[in-house]
Amino acid sequence: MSHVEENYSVFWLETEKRLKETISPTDYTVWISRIRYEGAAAGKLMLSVPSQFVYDKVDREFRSQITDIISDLTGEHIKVEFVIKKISAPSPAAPFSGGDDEENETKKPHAEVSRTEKERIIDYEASNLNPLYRFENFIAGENSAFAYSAAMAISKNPGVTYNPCLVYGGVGLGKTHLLQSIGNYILENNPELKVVYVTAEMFTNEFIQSIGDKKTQAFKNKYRKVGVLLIDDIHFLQGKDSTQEELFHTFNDLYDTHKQLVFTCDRPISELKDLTSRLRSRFERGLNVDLLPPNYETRMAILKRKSAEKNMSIPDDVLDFISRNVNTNVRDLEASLTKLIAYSTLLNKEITLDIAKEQLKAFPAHNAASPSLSIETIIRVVSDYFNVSTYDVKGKKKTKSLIQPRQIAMYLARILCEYSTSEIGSEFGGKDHSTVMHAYQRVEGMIKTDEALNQTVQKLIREIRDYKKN
Ligand SMILES: Nc1ncnc2c1ncn2[C@@H]1O[C@H](COP(=O)(O)OP(=O)(O)OP(=O)(O)O)[C@@H](O)[C@H]1O
Repeated sequence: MSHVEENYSVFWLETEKRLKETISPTDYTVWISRIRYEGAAAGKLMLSVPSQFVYDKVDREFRSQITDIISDLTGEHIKVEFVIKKISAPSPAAPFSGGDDEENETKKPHAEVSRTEKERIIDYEASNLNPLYRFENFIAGENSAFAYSAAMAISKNPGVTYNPCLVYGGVGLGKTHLLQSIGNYILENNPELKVVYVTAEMFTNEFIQSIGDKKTQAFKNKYRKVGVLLIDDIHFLQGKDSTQEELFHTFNDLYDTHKQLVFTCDRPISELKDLTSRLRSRFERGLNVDLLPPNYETRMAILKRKSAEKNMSIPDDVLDFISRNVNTNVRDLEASLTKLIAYSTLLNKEITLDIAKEQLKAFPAHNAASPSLSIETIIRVVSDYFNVSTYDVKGKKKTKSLIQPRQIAMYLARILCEYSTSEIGSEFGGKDHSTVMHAYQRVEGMIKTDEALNQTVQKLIREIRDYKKN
């Protein structure tokens, strides 16, 4: 690559980042993340998209934004050119590192299957899948082990094991990544199955369009004839009665014929509003699994892997700093890393702890992590929820009605704030390290077996995060 090309690839990285900050996460995932940097010549940036379908959308809606950003960054007027490049599936022999040994074993035989490169060209256009979302690059920690295993089981036996399946969790925790990994796995291992991925928003828009065009039958045929239907962000359907009605019938048709259905949602179904009870009961019928925020160890593992994927060697103290301070979600972790890498590449500087502290100072997720989320907030939200006083939650009374809220509050302080157990103890009326540890272990153990308690804890996490925003 020439010097100019190297600079443009960095500018493209920065352009992606700015787009990510201005457009919706769905638009970013579905359209922008599928664009690849191809090269550059003076005044010209060459990008590729995987299909005509993506080309049309990107050309229509994002070209001028991309041109403006890249021109702004380079200080010259840059012409942006797109080429359509069908993506071939990555080699099935690609190393697996999702943290599941059994999967390592089961993937090996695929490496021996002799399929030509041409045969492995998969029509991603029809499926709407982004081939980059794969089990191989999903890091499964304690927070996502259950969802990951369920997704893997579904992929190996679509329509058989867990049908339907709903994956729910807060923003940026990997719902889309996991959902699309299922699709990509099935596409590559069961090419005879027609896989379709859509966001609930795309499904709704397409349905509305089909009414306007008097093509509802074609719409029904399209969705009722798939082998695997993956619908992302079903919370979008709240209040959209006709789309819910249509999905209800699609669901029944597919379910009755043992076609796999997987959905994602940003909260448990029980917390959705304006959803017809019959659709609600369909979603709740199968397996519902949650994705939780990653803990410190998983955040470190994710950062290590993501920096290795970007061929960057980042000192452990910097990764530790990010992991401790960005505890919101994986998207924010990635964004922190991208910012540091862009800074270091553009200015040709080593990434040090001081640089990380300086650069991430103004980063919203960084600020949201510890200083603005106080233990006091957690105690207040938990007290309100259980209808007890904050004084009693912090206090020493051993009544049954107070022990559980107190232990839950300590548990939440530990997972959400990154304070040491001694610091947490002192906020709870001077309790010691071992009391906090005991509370943490107790709640952690109980939520694994008591689903109702688990739901309560998840609800409290959402309320605490929302409390911060207000
Ligand atoms: N466990 C993980 N391992 C590796 N990457 C992850 C993991 N979880 C999330 N990511 C990455 O974080 C980013 C955000 O993930 P994703 O879009 O799947 O989140 P989401 O839960 O669907 O968010 P939203 O609710 O906002 O749509 C993506 O780039 C994804 O690849």
